[in-house]
Amino acid sequence: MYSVDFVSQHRLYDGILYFIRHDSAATTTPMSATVFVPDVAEQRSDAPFPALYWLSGLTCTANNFTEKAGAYRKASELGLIIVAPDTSPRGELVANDPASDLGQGAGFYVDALQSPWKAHYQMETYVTRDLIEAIEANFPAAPGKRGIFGHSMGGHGALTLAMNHAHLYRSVSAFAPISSPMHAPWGEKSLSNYLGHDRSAWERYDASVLLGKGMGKAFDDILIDQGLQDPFLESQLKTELLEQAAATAGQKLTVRYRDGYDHSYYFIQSFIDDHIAFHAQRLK
Ligand SMILES: N[C@@H](CCC(=O)N[C@@H](CSC=O)C(=O)NCC(=O)O)C(=O)O
Repeated sequence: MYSVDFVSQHRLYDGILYFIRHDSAATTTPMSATVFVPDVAEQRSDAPFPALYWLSGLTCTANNFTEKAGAYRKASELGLIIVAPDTSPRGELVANDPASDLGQGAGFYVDALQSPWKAHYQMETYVTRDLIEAIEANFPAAPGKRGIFGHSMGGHGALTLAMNHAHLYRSVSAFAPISSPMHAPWGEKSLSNYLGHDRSAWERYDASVLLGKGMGKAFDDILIDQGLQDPFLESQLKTELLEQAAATAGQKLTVRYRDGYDHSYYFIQSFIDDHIAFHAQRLK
């Protein structure tokens, strides 16, 4: 059973925000995360509550979402636990790169196949196995009532992990996701380093490929918010590729383009309540 170290805790919005660290067999490093638990879930530990997993973007730790997204008032109101893990393994012995789109802070939620990355960069297995085990062993989180969402690199992670592990998650949404890492400079750089140059190995980490193959069918709808003044929209995110793939597969995908909004957490905090409500409806 996974134990967690409780680093600190803070009371907010009729709940507790825990900063935790726990060992991961996948990354073979300690991993950090935050967990918000509304009082209603603590009080009803006989009836475990839904948990929503947030995956952050490039350069982030768990703290960006925790401090900037403004998610916890709504989570408390709707009785949802929210878990925000780090974006990569970290440490002096963990491979790194000076660029912001590779290495520590840029794990891309894949299981790396290539050295030097494969020793610790096993983020798919970390998020879908070790993190879930640690949370469900130590918090009143219900197995079978999990949702996943994320931003940018984390939006790509949420979509691909949900579709590749549809038995684990009941709901999925994303803010400004990288729609097709195979057609984005960020994705091409990270996937070639983590997985190698055989692009066929990249397909299982490409949300548009998975959606086009009908792998989103477990989800009645997938919600995407995308800012129209996002500087990465045309070069990296390419939301239209997700829309084309969904149309091909007959998958319901709700994409909301937001005029004037950029790629930042100001955009995320503007629509986070909608995403939490979208998940709560499907997890209750
Ligand atoms: N400087 C980087 C991009 C940095 C950036 O915008 N990071 C985003 C996620 S981008 C996609 O994954 C982010 O969430 N930053 C943290 C924050 O608190 O705003 C570059 O230009 O490559």
